[in-house]
Formats: sequence, C-alpha cells, structure tokens
Amino acid sequence: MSNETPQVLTIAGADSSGGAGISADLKTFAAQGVYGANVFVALTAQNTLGVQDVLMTPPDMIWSQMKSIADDLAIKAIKTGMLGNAETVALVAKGLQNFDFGKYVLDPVMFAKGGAKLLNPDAVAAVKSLLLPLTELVTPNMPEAEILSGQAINNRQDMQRAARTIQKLGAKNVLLKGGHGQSSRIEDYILLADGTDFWLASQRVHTERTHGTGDTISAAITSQLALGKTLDVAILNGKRYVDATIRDGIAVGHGHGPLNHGTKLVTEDTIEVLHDI
Ligand SMILES: Nc1ncnc2c1ncn2[C@@H]1O[C@H](COP(=O)(O)OP(=O)(O)O)[C@@H](O)[C@H]1O
Ligand SMILES: Cc1ncc(COP(=O)(O)O)c(N)n1
Repeated sequence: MSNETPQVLTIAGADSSGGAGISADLKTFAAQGVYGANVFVALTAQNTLGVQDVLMTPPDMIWSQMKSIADDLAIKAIKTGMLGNAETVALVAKGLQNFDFGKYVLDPVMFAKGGAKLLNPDAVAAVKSLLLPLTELVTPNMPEAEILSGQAINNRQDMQRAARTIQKLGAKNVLLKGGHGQSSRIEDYILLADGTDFWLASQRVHTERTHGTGDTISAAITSQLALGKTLDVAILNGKRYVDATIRDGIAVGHGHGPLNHGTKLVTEDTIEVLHDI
C-alpha cells in the first residue's frame, strides 16, 4: 500500500511519570505526524526526582513483541533507548538483523537525569560491538560519548575527536549532544558518514525541566527519517522540536520536570547551523 501511514518503532523502557522513555517517544511520534509502535524492554518506577525501581522484561517476551510488530506493521525507522543490560542489548541486536525495521537511530541511554544508571556498565562493550555497527545515527550526550569513546570531553575539539572515534567503532553518523554543562549557548555536533560535519547552536533555556530531552530529539529524528527527510534535515528538525518543547515549558513534578510535547512553538529561527566554528 503506497499511501500507508509512516510507521516507526521504539524499543526502550517505560517511565511511570510519563516524561521519558517510551512515553516521550510516543508523544513525539504523534507530534511529528507518524504512527508509533513500542517494544517494552523494562518497566521503571520513576518520577521527576529519580528512579525508584526497575523490572526487566523476560527475553522471550522482548522477542515476541518484536516479532508481533514485524509480522504486521511496516516500520520505516526505529530507535532504541534504555536497554538495561548486556543480554537485552544482544537480543535487540539480533532482532535488528532478523527483522526489517528500516533506518536505526541508537540513543545510547546510560543514566536518568537524576544520575540513576539505566544501563549496566558491563553492557557498554555490547552496545559498542553489537549495536553501533547497525546504526544510521547514534545520539550520545557528553557523558555517554566519553564512555563510548574512552576520551574526556572538555571543549569543541574534544567533541569532534570523540565523534570521530565513535564513528570508527562503526556508527555511520554521530550526533553528539551538547546539553550537559552550564554555558548559556548550547552546541550540538554532527559528524556525517562522508566526513563532513556541522554544529547546531541554540540558547540554553535555564530550567531543570529537561526530563526526556534525549529521548525526544532521537524520537523526532526517527520520525523525520520515516517521513523521508535526509539525515541532516531530520536532525535539524528534531533539534527545532526538542528546543520548542523545552522553551515552552510546563510545570509537572518537583524535580527534573518533563517537556511540553504538545508545544506549538516550533519555529525555524531558533537554531543556528554552523559549518565552521
Ligand atoms: N536547558 C536546555 N536548553 C535548551 N536545549 C537543551 C537544554 N538541555 C538540553 N537541550 C537540548 O536537548 C537535546 C538533548 O540534550 P542532552 O541534554 O545533552 O541529552 P540527554 O537528554 O541525552 O542527556 C540536545 O539537542 C540539547 O542541545
Ligand atoms: C525509561 C527511561 N528511558 C530513558 C530515560 C532517559 O531520559 P533522558 O531523555 O532525560 O536522557 C529515562 N529517564 N527513563
């Protein structure tokens, strides 16, 4: 059917407070105009203050969810978020090779905003060897890029170097997010498969309400890829969307509050595209 609704998939964890994980992904997919399916690899008891409990899904049930989706839906692009442990990482890698879910965006989620671990440290090696080589795009934040590359990041040159190292590990394209830190200007770095690169710069919104920013930008980029956008345009549109969800903030909870996924404030002029800085 050529007029099918564009369909995307997230394989990730559930956040009971609704701000991150699969909740953030589904809200983003709807806002971007695509249909979202979901595979739950974990349940978290979580709120804006932290993560209180985690229950991993049994591996057979993760596989059954992937198969049910592959047997019926026409998935054009997929993202993964929280995967929890090495066994789940290996199973998801097998699923990505077994089923055709289209272009793959890997958000290598390791920590929640309050610092709680969402990936066992011993699973990092599996992410690097099994998932990175399957990606269209990987979207680490600064701490995740330091762990994946094994290099400290203190400035722009370090960001470029870490992105190159991550690309050499097998990732086709890299978006290194610059949200962590205190500077009033945020710079995200993009290294493309052909070796060209650019920066997306924006004004930092001085807020604690950033629960789910990483999930949201990776879900928006996945949606844009399913809509047929080229990767550079998909990343720019994803960044415009997450920026608006932060700027147009809502008041929920007492800690790292969630984003306004229903925002109507997405505009073209808040993000600067820079090729040489
Ligand atoms: N306070 C903020 N103001 C504006 N943009 C932000 C802010 N915090 C994060 N972002 C943007 O949100 C996206 C996710 O960033 P980041 O917080 O680095 O990732 P993660 O949620 O994975 O830790 C990036 O594009 C980043 O530039
Ligand atoms: C289930 C789950 N998945 C992912 C995140 C990371 O969220 P963020 O986008 O803020 O890094 C989270 N806190 N909980």
